[in-house]
Amino acid sequence: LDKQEQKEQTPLQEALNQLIRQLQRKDPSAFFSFPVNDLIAPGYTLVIKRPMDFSSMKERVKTEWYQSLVELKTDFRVMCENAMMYNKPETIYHKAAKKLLHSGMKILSPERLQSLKQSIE
Ligand SMILES: COc1ccc(C(=O)NC2CCC2)cc1-c1cc(C(C)=O)n2cccnc12
Repeated sequence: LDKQEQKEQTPLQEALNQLIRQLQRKDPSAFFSFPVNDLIAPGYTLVIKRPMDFSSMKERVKTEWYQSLVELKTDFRVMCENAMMYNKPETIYHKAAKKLLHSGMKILSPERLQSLKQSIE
């Protein structure tokens, strides 16, 4: 789309994309960049009822699915918890998810979201 047709980002969309960028920096192996599929993780779609990944979060920002900052936090937590459920504790994916959840909860802390919210209003 040329500049004219590109839709302007709302302040909420900008804030959400900024948060996703900060969160993705904590996933250097890009294990969470795209949906997990049954080829790389056998039986995944049978076990995990609510798949989530960063590309799906970005799609939700673009389509204005998210109506608030805290909804991103819910999806982020689901994404990490999925990985900690499907993958056994000794795997690189379980460990990466645990670490990502911990650092992500700081980025998405109530104080951080509150101050971001005020800057949007
Ligand atoms: C988008 O998902 C992925 C993308 C790339 C990789 C990957 O680079 N794996 C290589 C590191 C050892 C093989 C792994 C994954 C991956 C994420 C996950 C998650 C998040 O559960 N996963 C689980 C079992 C097997 N592979 C994965």
